[in-house]
Order: sequence, then structure tokens, then C-alpha cells
Amino acid sequence: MVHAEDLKRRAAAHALTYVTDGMRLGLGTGSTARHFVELLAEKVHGGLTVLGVPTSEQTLAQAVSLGVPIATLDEAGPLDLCIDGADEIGPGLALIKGGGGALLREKIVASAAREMIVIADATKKVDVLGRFPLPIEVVDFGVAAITRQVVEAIRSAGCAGDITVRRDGDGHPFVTDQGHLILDAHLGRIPDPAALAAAVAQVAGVVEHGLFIGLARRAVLAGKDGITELEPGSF
Ligand SMILES: O=C(CO)[C@H](O)[C@H](O)COP(=O)(O)O
Repeated sequence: MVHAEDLKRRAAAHALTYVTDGMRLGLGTGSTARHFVELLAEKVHGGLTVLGVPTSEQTLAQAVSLGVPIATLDEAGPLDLCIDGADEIGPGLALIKGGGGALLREKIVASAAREMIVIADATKKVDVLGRFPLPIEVVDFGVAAITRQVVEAIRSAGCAGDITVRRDGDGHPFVTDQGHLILDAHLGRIPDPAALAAAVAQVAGVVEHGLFIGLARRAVLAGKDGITELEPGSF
């Protein structure tokens, strides 16, 4: 049996073939992105020149520790490519992201890149998004009121389910790199991701949600039978 970590690393290694000398790269967050940064560091030590823009403090620390040159997004300017993982990859390469809590910076960085490639083990591909809880980043003022309005918003988009405030390992509310909280919406099924994205984005106090629609141009999926590449139209 192939271990999930091996599959993530294979997807990351394949994505590296899209990286060319001189690129300005968005560096994702999570265990799959972590493999990518490790492999990228090996290439950098072999002479590849890149500039990385990390999507989280975690990835920033990893990149610095491995000697990958980094810059802030504003220092780097427009990015050539962003490589990141995902929690679910659905039709049209619509994604659920934010399992690691970095969705806000991840979406800003992916949006600033000419192209986003999502890397994952093949189990992340789904026919309908929503089994993975949808992360919604909110300000920490009036969380109960915000949650009630998010419930209304998800209902208006044909979804239903529990919403929980994400907690860290010590039972405290999880705080994002930007100082916000995360609501996890346990929906089971998202029949119309675009409608849900639009409805949730309208709630006052919602900073960002983990639906990434129209951002990924390519998915690199590693399964036991090898690598599969998907484009939005070839899902
Ligand atoms: O969105 C993310 C972090 O906010 C990650 O990309 C997502 O959670 C996937 O992580 P992993 O590669 O560990 O499965």
C-alpha cells in the first residue's frame, strides 16, 4: 500500500516540473505544500533561482529554515505561479481550502498569481464539494451574531448543517495569522458552490471563505496508479 505522505510528495515533485528559473512563486500551506517547499529547497541548493511568497507563518518559517529566498507579496509583485494543496477538489477545479487555517493569505496569494496549481493525493478529488467542513474566516467581534447570519446565508444557497468555532489543541479558539477566527461549516454537500460563495461573502464580519472558485488552472493528483493532471474543463 502506498502511504498518503508518499502520494503528496509525488504530486509535489510533479508540480516542480512547472517551476522554471527566475519564477516568483506563491508557496502554499499544509502537509502537501510542505513537501513542495522541501523539494523546491533542494532545487534552490542545486542552483535554481526563485523568489517565494509564503501563505502562512508556518510556511515562512519552513522556507527560511531551508534557505528558500522569500519576499512579502508586495515586495515580490505579480507572481508567476502559486502551488498549494487543498482539502477537496471538485468539478471545474473548485476547491475547499483552509483546513490549515491559512485560507485568507492563500486566496490573496493565489489571486495574485498568473496561475495556480493545486497538488494533492487523489483522494481529495470529489464529485460534490462539502464533505470536508467549509472554513469561514471571521472577525472576533460578534461571533454569535455573525454565525447566525452565516446560517441564513448557507440556507439561502440550498445548504444546511452545523457551524462550529474552530479550536486549537488546547481547546482555545483557533486564531489565524491575520488574527481572525474560523467557523467550520459542516454541510455534507454543496450543490452550488458559486451560490454559496456569493451568499457567505455578503455576511458582515466574514473576512473570507474557503471556496476557491476559478483560481486553480491545473490539479496534480497522485494516486496509486500514478499522476493525473486535471484542468477545469477536463474534470
Ligand atoms: O488549505 C490549506 C491550509 O489552509 C491546505 O492546503 C489544505 O488544508 C490541505 O492540507 P494538506 O496538504 O495537509 O492535506
